[in-house]
Amino acid sequence: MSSITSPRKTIDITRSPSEFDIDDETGFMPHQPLPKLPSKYAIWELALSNASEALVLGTDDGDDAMNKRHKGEAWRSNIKSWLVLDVVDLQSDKLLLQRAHHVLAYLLHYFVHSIPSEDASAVHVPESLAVPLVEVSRLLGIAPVLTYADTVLWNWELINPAQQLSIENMRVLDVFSGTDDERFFHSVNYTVELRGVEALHIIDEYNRLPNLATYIATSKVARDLDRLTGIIEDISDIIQSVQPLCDPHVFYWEIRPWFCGSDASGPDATGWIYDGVPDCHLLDLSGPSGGQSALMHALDVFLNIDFSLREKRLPAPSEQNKGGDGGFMKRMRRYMPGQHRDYLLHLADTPRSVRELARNTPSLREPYDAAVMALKKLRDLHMRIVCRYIVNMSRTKREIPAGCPVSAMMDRMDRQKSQNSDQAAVRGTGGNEVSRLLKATRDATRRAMLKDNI
Ligand code: HEM
Repeated sequence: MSSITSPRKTIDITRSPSEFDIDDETGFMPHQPLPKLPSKYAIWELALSNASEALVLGTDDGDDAMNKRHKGEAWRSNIKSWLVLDVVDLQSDKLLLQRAHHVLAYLLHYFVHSIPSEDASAVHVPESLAVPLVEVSRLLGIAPVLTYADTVLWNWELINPAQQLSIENMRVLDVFSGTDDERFFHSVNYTVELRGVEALHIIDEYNRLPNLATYIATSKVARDLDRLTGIIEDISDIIQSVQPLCDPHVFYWEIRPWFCGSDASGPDATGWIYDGVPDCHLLDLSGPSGGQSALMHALDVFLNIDFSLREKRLPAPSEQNKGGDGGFMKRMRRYMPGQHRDYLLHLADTPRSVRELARNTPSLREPYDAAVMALKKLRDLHMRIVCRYIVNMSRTKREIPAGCPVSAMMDRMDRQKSQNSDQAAVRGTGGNEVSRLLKATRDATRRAMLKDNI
């Protein structure tokens, strides 16, 4: 009997997904919308509810935005004047800590990105935001910045609280741009998360099979791999559905700038300074990314995708993707809630890799390869979307109302900017080069297929 089929080699089944804050029905999302913060923290909640009305992007110099700038000034001054609140009243309740992270991280990005660009010397985040955000993040084991958890996992409410949770009965809570495009963008992500819950069950059931060496077990694994392929294909369709309702131009110019983190312009950019936080240059301050979805990581771990090219697999890496993903996926885990990160470590610890099982069991090779191929196709599709929403849009310019007195000057500046950006790499979360990264993750996925590796 090969070691992979040994009955003793099971994951520690005493640890169920619920121990890692994974819900049976909603997966990595909480079972219910998060509660509002207690009255002691009402100023945080109030500032968030006023933010979208008061604030515009600091890079926006259209007439409407210029007329609103004084409101933004007042909103930011108010935050600077706050006392630094301690978070002791929150620390025993995880849902309140999550809500506090969501509120403070949104306030942080509103604060930083509404500063008029001509004033943008070093960005100082006031103590009243920085200190509690860092403390709450420490308690949750998550980065002290806007993350995928804030924009997706914790960013929804029920339309009718008396009815059950379903996609139709959910809506997005907070959007920076006030556009339906942004709402739709986040709702696509939480639809992916909910569709993925079945995959988490498949993974859990696989790890609980008492003995993989039986015909019954092998048949179940084959069926479940087929189901997994169907789930990954559905996730691709959901990602694809972003296209008609989230306009690429709106996404690139009105939504995405709010998400940028401290290092969005590349590793040499001046980072944000968190006042009152010692050694703040050591904090993880890239913005949110789909790369922080623990669901997507769980699929990768289960199927044994090797992003760091530790294993010798074929086809051999091209010159361009020799460096693998440059540690991106590993880094993105630091932006997940700590318990979800622990779950991924726990999964990776299993001594019964499904890839090894399929390698040693001819009837499982095709179903395994089909699941990997579906994930590779998902990444192909995702790359096309990124190309449409980011790479192509980086060559466009923000529209300026016709007849605006400064439009001629802006046109000139934009022309210069786009000439420069033709030469510069398009950057994503953490200032990484987007195209190179996505090709590396797509090719690493393809390399897991057994058909070329037996
Ligand atoms: C308009 C839609 C989307 C755009 C423009 C977009 C953009 C990007 C970009 C630029 C990256 C590169 C890394 C980074 O900068 O963060 C990325 C990575 C990633 N995105 Fe998306 N994304 C979109 C939708 C989604 C959706 C719906 C998911 C599903 C959860 C997703 C999952 C991922 C994952 C897992 C990565 C890490 C790289 C990889 O696994 O290949 N994205 N995305």
